[in-house]
Amino acid sequence: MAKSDQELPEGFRQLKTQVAGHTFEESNAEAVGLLQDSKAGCVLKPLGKPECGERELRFYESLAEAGASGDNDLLALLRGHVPRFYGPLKLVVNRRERTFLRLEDLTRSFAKPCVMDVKMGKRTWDPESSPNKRKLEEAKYVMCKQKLGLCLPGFQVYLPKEEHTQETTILRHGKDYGKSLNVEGFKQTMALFFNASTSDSKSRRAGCELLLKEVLRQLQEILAWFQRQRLLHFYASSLLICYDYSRLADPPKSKSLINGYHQNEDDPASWVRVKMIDFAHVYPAEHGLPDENYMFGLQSLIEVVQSILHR
Ligand SMILES: Nc1ncnc2c1ncn2[C@@H]1O[C@H](COP(=O)(O)OP(=O)(O)OP(=O)(O)O)[C@@H](O)[C@H]1O
Ligand SMILES: O=P(O)(O)O[C@@H]1[C@H](O)[C@H](O)[C@@H](OP(=O)(O)O)[C@H](OP(=O)(O)O)[C@H]1O
Repeated sequence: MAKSDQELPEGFRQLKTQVAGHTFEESNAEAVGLLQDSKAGCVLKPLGKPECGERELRFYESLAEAGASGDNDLLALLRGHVPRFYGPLKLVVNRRERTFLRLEDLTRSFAKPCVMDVKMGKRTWDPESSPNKRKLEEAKYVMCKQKLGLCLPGFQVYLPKEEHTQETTILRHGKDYGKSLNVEGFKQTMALFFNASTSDSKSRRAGCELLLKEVLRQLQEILAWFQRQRLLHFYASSLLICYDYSRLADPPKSKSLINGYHQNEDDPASWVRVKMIDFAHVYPAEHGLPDENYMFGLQSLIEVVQSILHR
């Protein structure tokens, strides 16, 4: 079955900006990727393997409960760092009913969405992993994962076609590219993703600086949450970094109406979003300890972004 021949329910389409994770496959109707409901501004993530899917659903439901009851400040605060959750939804895809998580689309309203999935931590296997799964995980992305506590399963970025032009080209790379990177290659790829070397015009340079500062601000907020919390450990979880390329060279001045809300377009948070995703392997913190594994990766990501800003 060609990728374009998937039988999808009306009103839904494959998420074009999906850069990593489980996807639709040509020869396997069972393999399902993320869908997009662009009218509602949300994406639909299929529940993964039974234990992973249920864990992720429970995670989002526990955040929703914490938000509603106000009983747990830390969980309520975490909601600000993950996509909004609109509940589960059953849909028939390729003639099979499946459960999806309805999540805020982090690329909604972006004209030229740049998206990078960064998987966090040196350790990407959870406490219940078999020795075989552990071995498989330890053999992947070795060059950056062990040094930086980061790896790069995929990204897409808009780049200017030539210097001094409005025309763009899109570059996409998946996990094979990520697995080939060493630390230097990872840093160069991050600079490329932020259009740090292609920002020739004055306004694009200013836009790039704004972008890097906003990414750092959001990363620091996530780090501040991790420094306080002793509740959860996140294995094989990612940060999704998204920005709208069209705003790099063209920072707007006015307020606009997006999904019924007035949004101040001068606020870089309207075109730069850094959120935690993929909670298939979230576990209660062992011995009430902080999540050093995630924080190590987050600190090195902050250092990499800082080095791009200050070079
Ligand atoms: N809320 C979201 N908004 C926009 N895009 C998203 C969102 N959540 C996920 N994506 C896209 O889907 C991709 C895969 O997401 P995710 O990591 O949650 O899936 P997965 O199949 O569980 O991945 P893995 O195989 O690593 O376990 C991300 O890299 C991103 O491109
Ligand atoms: O980075 P790669 O090489 O794509 O490896 C995948 C990655 O580790 C995913 O996190 C994992 O899904 P889970 O998080 O759901 O375990 C998947 O397992 P799977 O192939 O068993 O689904 C692996 O294949």
